[in-house]
This record gives sequence, structure tokens and C-alpha cells, in this order.
Amino acid sequence: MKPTNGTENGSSVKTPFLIGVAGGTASGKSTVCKRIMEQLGQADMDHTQRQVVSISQDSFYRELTSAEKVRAEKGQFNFDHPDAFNEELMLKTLQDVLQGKKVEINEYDYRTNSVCPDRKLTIYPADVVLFEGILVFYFPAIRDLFHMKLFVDTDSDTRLARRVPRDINERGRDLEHVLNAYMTFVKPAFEEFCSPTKKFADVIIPRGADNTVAIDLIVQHIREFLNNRTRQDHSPHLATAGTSALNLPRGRGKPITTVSTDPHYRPH
Ligand SMILES: Nc1ncnc2c1ncn2[C@@H]1O[C@H](COP(=O)(O)OP(=O)(O)O)[C@@H](O)[C@H]1O
Ligand SMILES: O=c1ccn([C@@H]2O[C@H](COP(=O)(O)O)[C@@H](O)[C@H]2O)c(=O)[nH]1
Repeated sequence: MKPTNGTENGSSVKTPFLIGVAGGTASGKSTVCKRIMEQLGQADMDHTQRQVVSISQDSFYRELTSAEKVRAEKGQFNFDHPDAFNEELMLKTLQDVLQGKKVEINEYDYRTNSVCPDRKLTIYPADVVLFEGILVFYFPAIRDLFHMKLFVDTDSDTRLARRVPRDINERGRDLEHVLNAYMTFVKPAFEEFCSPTKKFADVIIPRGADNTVAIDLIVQHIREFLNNRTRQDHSPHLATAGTSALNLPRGRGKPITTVSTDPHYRPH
């Protein structure tokens, strides 16, 4: 689907430009999304007014059974396996987002390993939607919805070094729990399920948020898209000429672009 301005049943339908942001745990996916939002002046804006919004795949972890909850508390549940996610809900939500609908998503609580049913986040219709998570390119039906796919490629030592303090300080874990989970589930699942999805990316971002060149280029693309859309809103006849300002190639077999200023960089 191309992002379009069109008319359906008499009402104006605007398809947002949907960007998938994948990468291993603690690679900097949320930080990259935050930088993009900041540079576009969206971060401090009222949620109802935002042109660019970011959604985390963590909101789509499935409800655990009582036995799984017990295992999760002991660090013995695999949150890095595709089966840990509610694929159906993720797909339905993104389809609604693409139809320009307002959606409610769950807030996720890492301390209880569960979604908070009483704490919903409202995602208002926006022009650009970022969807970030470890396995956003894993499920083919979801992967096919993205207009642009980014993979944040940070080496595993750096990711582990960031994950340990984050899980201890922000997610209520102790060191033994974090390292056990990492060795038992996180690292093997990254290699089996996440890393192979790098090949689907349009743009690979080495070093995550440190790569200001890559972030600037992506922001520039989004700005062009937003400017074009605004122009079409003022001159609706332009909408029939195609609205994807980004002109990105779609489909399989397209070249992967790695945005690196280091001539010796090789994707991990
Ligand atoms: N470029 C960076 N330099 C230093 N710390 C970073 C950088 N990017 C992210 N972090 C920190 O690493 C941790 C993981 O980053 P985050 O963006 O949440 O990763 P992800 O969303 O991929 O799990 C966070 O504590 C964040 O503040
Ligand atoms: O209850 C949970 C749910 C998930 N995790 C871990 O989170 C990461 C994914 O989040 P990132 O922000 O991309 O790191 C995944 O590796 C899970 O292991 C968790 O610890 N507890």
C-alpha cells in the first residue's frame, strides 16, 4: 500500500507513512525513534496534534498463562521468541492505523511482565507512524505493511552493556536474572529470529542513535513526505499523481543501504 490522500465513502482517508524499526535488544531503537521525533519537533507536542507518532512492539506481548507468569518471574520465560507476541492484535492494530483510525494500545509493564489493561495509550491518526521492536520484521503479514524498514545495527557487546544497567535500573531486575535471561533466551533468539530479518531492511543504521548522519537523512525523507502531503492538502488534484514523496523502492530483491561514514564498516 502506498501512503495516499484519497476519498472513501465520502470521507477523506489519509494513509500514514508506516516505518518499521527493528534491531536487537538495547540496540537503540527507541532512542533512534525519539531522536527522529525530536528533530521533527514532535516530541514535546500534544499527543492529539502529532504528525509523527511512535508505537512499541512491547505493547503487543500476549497475556501469559498463570504457569508462564511464574516462569517469567524467575526469568525462565522466553520474551524474545515470536510466540511471546500477539501477532493477530499487532496486525489488526497496524491495519487500523493504516486506515487512519484512532487506536488504543496497551502500556507494557516490565516489572510485572504483563500489559496493563487499565493503562491504555491512545494513538491518534498521524502522517507518519514509527513501529519499533525486536521482531517487527519477523511476521510476513506485518512486514509487508511497512513503507520503509530500518534496522538498528549495534554490536552485541554494546547492547549487553546497555541492557544490564537498563534492566536493573528501569525494569526491576537483578544482575543474575539479566545475565541468565540473556544467555538462555535473548542471545539465542536474537541469532535465530531477529538478526535474520536484517535482510528485509531498506536502511541499516550502524551504531544506532550515535549515527547522526543516518538519522539526519531519515528525518530529511520524512520532512519531504510531510511537505508533499501538506502541498497536496492545499492542492488535492496532486494526490492522483502519487503521494509517496519518499519514492522508496518496494518489494523483495532491492538493494540494502547501510548508512555509515566508516568505509571499513561491515554490518554485524
Ligand atoms: N547512542 C547511545 N549512547 C549511549 N546510550 C544509549 C545510546 N542509545 C541508547 N542508549 C541507552 O541504551 C539503553 C537501550 O536503548 P533503547 O533506545 O531503549 O534501545 P532499544 O529500544 O533498542 O531496546 C537505554 O538505556 C538508552 O538510554
Ligand atoms: O516482560 C518482559 C518483556 C520483554 N523483556 C525483554 O525486552 C526486550 C525487548 O525490548 P527492547 O526494548 O527491544 O530491549 C526483549 O529482549 C525481552 O527479553 C523483558 O525482559 N521482560
